[in-house]
Amino acid sequence: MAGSRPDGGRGPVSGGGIGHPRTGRRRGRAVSDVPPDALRRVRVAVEAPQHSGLTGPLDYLGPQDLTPGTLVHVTLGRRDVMGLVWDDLPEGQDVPGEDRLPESELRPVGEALDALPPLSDRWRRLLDFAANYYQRSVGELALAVLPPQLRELDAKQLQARLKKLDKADAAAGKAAADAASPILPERPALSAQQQAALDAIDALAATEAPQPALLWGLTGSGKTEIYLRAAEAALARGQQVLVLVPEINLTPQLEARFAERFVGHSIVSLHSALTPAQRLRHWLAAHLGRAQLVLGTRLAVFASLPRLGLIVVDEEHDPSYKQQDGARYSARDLAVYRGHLERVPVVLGSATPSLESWQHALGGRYRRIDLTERIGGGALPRVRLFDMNRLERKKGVTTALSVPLLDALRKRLDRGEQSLVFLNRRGYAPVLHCDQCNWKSDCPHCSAHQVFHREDRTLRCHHCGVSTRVPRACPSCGNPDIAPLGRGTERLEEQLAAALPGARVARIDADTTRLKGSLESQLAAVHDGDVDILVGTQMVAKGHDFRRITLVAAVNPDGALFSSDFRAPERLFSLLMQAGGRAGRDAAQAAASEMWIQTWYPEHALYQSLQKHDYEAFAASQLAERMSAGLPPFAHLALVRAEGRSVEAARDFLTAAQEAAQALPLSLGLLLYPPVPMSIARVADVERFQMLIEAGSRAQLQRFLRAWLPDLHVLKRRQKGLTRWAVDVDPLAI
Ligand SMILES: Nc1ncnc2c1ncn2[C@@H]1O[C@H](COP(=O)(O)OP(=O)(O)OP(=O)(O)O)[C@@H](O)[C@H]1O
Ligand SMILES: [Zn+2]
Repeated sequence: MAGSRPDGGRGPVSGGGIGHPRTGRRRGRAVSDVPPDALRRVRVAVEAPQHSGLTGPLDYLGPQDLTPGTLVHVTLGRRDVMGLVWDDLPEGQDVPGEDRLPESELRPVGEALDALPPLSDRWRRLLDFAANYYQRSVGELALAVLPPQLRELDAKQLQARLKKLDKADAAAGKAAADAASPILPERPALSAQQQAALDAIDALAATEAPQPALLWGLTGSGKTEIYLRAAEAALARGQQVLVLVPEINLTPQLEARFAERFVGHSIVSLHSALTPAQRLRHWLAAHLGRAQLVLGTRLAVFASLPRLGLIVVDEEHDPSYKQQDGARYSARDLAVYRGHLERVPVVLGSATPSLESWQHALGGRYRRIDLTERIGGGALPRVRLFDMNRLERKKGVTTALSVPLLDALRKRLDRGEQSLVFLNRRGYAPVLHCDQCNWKSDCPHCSAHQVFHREDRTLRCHHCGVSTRVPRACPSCGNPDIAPLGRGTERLEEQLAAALPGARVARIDADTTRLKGSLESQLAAVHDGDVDILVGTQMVAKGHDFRRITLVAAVNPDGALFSSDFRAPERLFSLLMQAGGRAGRDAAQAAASEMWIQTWYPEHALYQSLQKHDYEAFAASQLAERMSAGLPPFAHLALVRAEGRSVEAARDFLTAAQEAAQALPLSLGLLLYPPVPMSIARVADVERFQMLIEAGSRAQLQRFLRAWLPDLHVLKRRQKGLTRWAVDVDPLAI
């Protein structure tokens, strides 16, 4: 791994000039206690942000017996930072392009937190891979994925934490309960298909180097039951299980299902909504091998699990698995790599797999396991494509609530069944408009409209967050009749309540669930039957096991059909399949359940495949398009994004970057697209540009990026007004 210095030079690398060795300011083992001849050169991965241009671990002096994977305090420049002892370079090998400082000039490491067992060799290989692949410094990534509290502790505080944890565990009598491993007997008998799926996973687990499995199962086909059984088998082997879910709000219910099944086992969750103290506690439980099951969002893919035996990635196609800032890693892809490293099975579950995974399954790299029947034999909802062209055209906005849809909703009301009305846009209306002077509620800081929120009478920008009061009259011409254009969930809720008096209408979206615990209580109301019609965004379309919904209506899904983002159709298809999957989950009602799609393009191939629940046909047509357009999974992409205080700063940086790229022999055979503004070009007064790079192979792209990135660090310093730049390998949206 090449590294250049924080100041961009290519000279010797160390944590800085010679400083005074730390004296026993902290009470752990300090280097000053060690006789000088017992010291040796150690490499330490330190927390340095990518813009410092630092990619590899730095050299320090440390005790002979300092094991890789140990946390140590070190000095970087003038700061005291946490570092992680990394592996020595193989004998005789140097960091490419670097002369290493002589030992006499190295700084000693500070206190080691050696009460903590070192992070394993395999964990470090995962981090090496991830840092390399996503073009970040290994220190930045390794420290960023540890619990924030851990980075702040000194050795003494850590020891206190560990002792507290021991006590708590002893008090809970966990050790004893674990030994007994009482798995509740009341598991449902598996269907024949589920049994076959489980057998296939068991067979993979028994191989030397298990192939990743793609569990392709309809909504409601009992995928979660497979995860539970496969986890049970791993626990019986004495191993730990890692289960990834795409969104925090899906963790409570999954946790509940695991807790119910694995009574007496130790289950922890890892996600960003935990308090720092909880996060440290859960992380330690995993790292110390005490937690048997770890459930979490994307960051949990980096959990330290000494006895890892199985990785499950639920809804593997979900975009939330991709981190959208800092190191832009894909937790799904890293899970697959981790499975390969640790030689454990990885189960990727989805009703609508990502086209990348699907293509791997077609090509035989992944083992495909199918669940083609819903539990209880229920049918999938009948998909009705309602042609909006049939409606009489009236002046103004067409209503989302067509008469036939209202009839369908009324029918459910009369039968005491529930409906879900799905609209992926929150707020009352996406824009306010004056039809006299054509004023629109544009955000002053972004190239986007401010959304009208009626409840608190604000105009809010969903990009920069700025919020202003709704003006009484048009700010530009004084016309008092400014009107909302289009609709969001808030307006839909209001219109539904007006059109269906007596119906209990509820709404769930990011606005109604801001308070902690509110999502849970709102979902409980739906489960308890206190709601007749649920209005919601994608938040309610995913994962939930609603039992009484028989109608799911998507009132305005067309937007994504003509998006410039090549993944938009894939996302729309899976969202609609998942939303539809919320209906008829109770086999007794399945026959009467329906998915209602209001569209101006009923003949569109996407809707035609959806109507037949034909993911395979949809995937085949998309893959054919991707192949002919040279897009993933048939090509490999990286994006360089630049943000500047002016259009010129962002654009000129990328133009210079492109010239530097063209000068590199490694760019031969790559496609370097010219810089273009991002689809929302300005956010919070920052101008954003991007440049796309396309390669035929991953290896080729990786080699090129490694050679090119040092140039970008140099250009960044030359470009006035450039605030940030970042590279995104395998970007989700372009
Ligand atoms: N073998 C079985 N016998 C009886 N009920 C089962 C069985 N397997 C699963 N179930 C139940 O069927 C319902 C649907 O299963 P599950 O939630 O696992 O499906 P899924 O494929 O994960 O669904 P989705 O992808 O839509 O979230 C659940 O209520 C679950 O408890
Ligand atoms: Zn804004």
